[in-house]
Amino acid sequence: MTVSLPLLFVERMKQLLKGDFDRFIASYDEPRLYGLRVNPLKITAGQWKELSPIGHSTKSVPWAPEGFYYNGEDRPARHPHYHAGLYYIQEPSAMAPVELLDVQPGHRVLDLCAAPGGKSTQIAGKLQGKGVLVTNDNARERTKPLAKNIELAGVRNAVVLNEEPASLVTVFRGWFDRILVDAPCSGEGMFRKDEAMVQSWESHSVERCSVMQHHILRHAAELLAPGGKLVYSTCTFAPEENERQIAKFLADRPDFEVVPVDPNYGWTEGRPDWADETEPGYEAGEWQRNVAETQGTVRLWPYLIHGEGHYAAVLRKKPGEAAPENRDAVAETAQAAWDIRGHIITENPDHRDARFEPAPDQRGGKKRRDDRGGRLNASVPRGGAKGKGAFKRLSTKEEGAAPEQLWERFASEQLLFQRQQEMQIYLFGSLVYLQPLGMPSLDGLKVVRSGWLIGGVDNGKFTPSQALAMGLTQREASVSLNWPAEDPQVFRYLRGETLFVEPDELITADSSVQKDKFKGYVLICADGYPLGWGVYAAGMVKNKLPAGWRRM
Ligand SMILES: C[S@@+](CC[C@H](N)C(=O)[O-])C[C@H]1O[C@@H](n2cnc3c(N)ncnc32)[C@H](O)[C@@H]1O
Repeated sequence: MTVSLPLLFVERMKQLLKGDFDRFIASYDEPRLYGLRVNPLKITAGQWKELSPIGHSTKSVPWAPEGFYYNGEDRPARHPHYHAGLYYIQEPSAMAPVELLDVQPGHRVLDLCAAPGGKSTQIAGKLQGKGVLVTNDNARERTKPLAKNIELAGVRNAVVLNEEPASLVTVFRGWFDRILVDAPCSGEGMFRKDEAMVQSWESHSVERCSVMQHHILRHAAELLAPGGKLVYSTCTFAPEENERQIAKFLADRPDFEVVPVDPNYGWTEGRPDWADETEPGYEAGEWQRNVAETQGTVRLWPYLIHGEGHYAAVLRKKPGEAAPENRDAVAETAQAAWDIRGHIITENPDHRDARFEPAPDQRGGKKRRDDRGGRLNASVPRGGAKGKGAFKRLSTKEEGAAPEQLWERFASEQLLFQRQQEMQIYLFGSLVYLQPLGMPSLDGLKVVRSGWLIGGVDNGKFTPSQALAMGLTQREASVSLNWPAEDPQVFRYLRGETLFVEPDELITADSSVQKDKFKGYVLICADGYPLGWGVYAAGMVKNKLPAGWRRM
């Protein structure tokens, strides 16, 4: 066997699986599987298969319409399409929980344990830019890749938080239509994929994880609206973290029920018989009733499917009393803020900020901070159109102009911006966000991203962000450059190099732009999909791709 498994784990699985144990253990000698999920915010699965050099050699993941198996030697994470956010690398069985969550465009969705964001980007694809995704993780360092993956995927309607579930209850009680609890777990399903999980199995003991999961679920229940659905998932086989956890939850929360899942695709039903010993503190008959419900949950086994292993339970909060917070009132309050303050919501000093990965300021090499310690991860606008149709240079500085005016001017002059839903401008220090309308105040929470970070204002200048570039389509930029994904210019751009181009290569959405005189922002694209910003002048493109986004 290539993986050396913990003895205790092997003994326990032998007892549980009995006749199936040999097949289970033999699956550890099979090669690991590789999966990616196409990002429907940017491209359809069919279009991607046509476009990608590896599209023809992939096979569909049966339970995920955008999921594909690929050959390990293909290394899609190194291809420019990855840097354009066309797909996310994800283990195939990890694609199942979001498929079970039944997310519809317009829903309010919480991904409570979200980093590094695989399932959050999948949820965002289901929302199609409509509704709200609140994506949260309590580990601060893990929210950096989380925010980056949300931005890379071009998600416009997400808020990224760094909170304990209990803290979310004060702001979001009963607010969400859908909640995913992809719980921290002992990771037994990851042993074949990642040998480090074998080492950390002891420290992430099953008992320790099951206590954490119990607390997380308890608070998640408070956050869900009546009639809403919650999917609980783990990538482990231990019944204490799966059926037993769900039985305990049902006993504590009689207002919840299991929505049985059809065990298709080689998935199997939950195993109530592995959790039927009555938990101390619970009445035996009641325990048995709740345990029986867990038959409607599902297990994904590596010896029965092409995937590493997962567990998922779909839970519904029974429709009952209205959520404590009136949904219409929230929308009306937000609409009032939009109308009265010209669509502006400004920062509240109580709002705690945990944002921003370090990024070099690209003007003169100095690090620039917003007034609360955040750093602007973006570049500086120098040119643009004046009014619709004309394309003259913007004055580089407008002393006294409000950030929202500078943004709106940038948008009207440099973008042909398609709103997918009403958004409100949210200002935090020098940073400008677009936030889905109807969000409650985030005051008192640790906020990593208050919405779609579109840029920043410093010294009278609006600077578009990398997140803005990634959330646009090529057609939404007034001026762009585009090469086939395998063109050397694309690789130069991704390495952070300056590019030299002919004025004729500029692609303009506005016929009045004089290419030989143009100076200003261009959206750099590969195969028509944005990679980031450049600033063009006289045949030279200054590279504005932030350091953390470059391909090494
Ligand atoms: C299995 S991972 C999530 C993977 C993620 N859903 C994805 O698909 O990329 C579990 C996550 O839970 C987070 N976590 C652990 N305890 C937590 C808590 N009390 N509240 C919120 N998140 C927590 C961990 O930091 C970890 O990132």
